[in-house]
Amino acid sequence: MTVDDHALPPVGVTTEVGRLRTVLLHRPGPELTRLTPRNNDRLLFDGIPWVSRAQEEHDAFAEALRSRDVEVLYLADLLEETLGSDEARELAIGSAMESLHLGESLRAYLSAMLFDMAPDDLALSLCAGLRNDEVRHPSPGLVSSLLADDDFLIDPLPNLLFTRDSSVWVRDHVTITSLAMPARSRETQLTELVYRHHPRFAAVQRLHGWDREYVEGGDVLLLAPGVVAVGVGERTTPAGVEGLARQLMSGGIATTVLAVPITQDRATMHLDTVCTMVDVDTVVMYPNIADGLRALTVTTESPAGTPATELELRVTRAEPFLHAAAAAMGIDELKVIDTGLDPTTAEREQWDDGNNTLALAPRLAVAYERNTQTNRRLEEAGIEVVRIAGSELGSGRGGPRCMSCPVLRDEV
Ligand SMILES: NC(=O)NCCC[C@H](N)C(=O)O
Repeated sequence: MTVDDHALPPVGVTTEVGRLRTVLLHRPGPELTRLTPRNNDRLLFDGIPWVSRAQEEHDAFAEALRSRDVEVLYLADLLEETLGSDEARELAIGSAMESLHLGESLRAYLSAMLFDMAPDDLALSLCAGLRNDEVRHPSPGLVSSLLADDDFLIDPLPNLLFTRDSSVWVRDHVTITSLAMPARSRETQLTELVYRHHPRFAAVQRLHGWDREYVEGGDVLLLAPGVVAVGVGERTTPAGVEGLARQLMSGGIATTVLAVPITQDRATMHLDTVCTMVDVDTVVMYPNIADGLRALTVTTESPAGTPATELELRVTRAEPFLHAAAAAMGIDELKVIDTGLDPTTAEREQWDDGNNTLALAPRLAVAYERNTQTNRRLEEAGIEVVRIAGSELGSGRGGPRCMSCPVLRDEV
């Protein structure tokens, strides 16, 4: 198939706050019904969500975006369309079948079974997983006889909901991230498949990849055109930030990368759990860490176009994040909205993703309604807050920013 690049919808993101035009979401589906009290920790959920209510909350989130002229793409639709291609289907099945739990006979049987599925059913099995008792093997072999009925042959992916983490657009390139937790590592095989094989993205250049050093999208903040902050902690590793910095600079996509160490902790798993942008020069930040956050500034003198592995990187000593960020952005000051909350309230609302806002435009952001005090402070600071319900969605520990991957934003 030849693709006329000019006919493809535009893509590209240079900042966190340019008017949002197109966003990639994942409506929570049957993969959430797989969560039980026995597996929720391993699958990175802090509770067992009420699935239909989570879907209602998510539909309201999507509607809040659409009503503000944002085009909403759904990952499941893109995946299903992608799986119409035999090449994509083979790759998808091949990577899902790599699990060492399967053994040769079961792997061969399952591969054939998946290959015969219609694209929608295959997409469903890849996202919601497949249990041993859901496979009607005419003569079960050794492995399926020994596994329990409710053992997964393909693990479910309940964290697909958090599309922020599995790909990041930087200018007109898409970064395929590499997710650190075993429960999520297969997600980026699917996003890579979509970006590689879906006609909508045929002209897009990809960076990084699911099998490279760990980098998660929730750690990546586009502070200003060419200036990218990357959290380093529980998920993104030091090698991950170096790898990403090299590719961004080699491609001339960024000139400065700030590596921002964050506490290796569930509550602060990504940089965007403690800091998000709500205006071109303003962030909302978890007050308990605002003063302590530091950054190393990474630049290069090597010209763009130098192969990523050959770039000479220059790295400063760690300094306060707000200073380093303002300097890199070329502004006098990166303002922090002081939520002014007492440490206990701040801790409670941070846990419930109060700092995880999604900017729809400068000074217009989506936030969970439950964080009443943080939202009130945002409004007092002049930020218009679009409130959404998240009592069920939040059980996966992610807010509006985590649940959205901007594909197109206006420049500011
Ligand atoms: N950017 C984000 O902070 N994403 C939230 C991810 C939550 C998910 N349950 C996880 O632990 O990876």
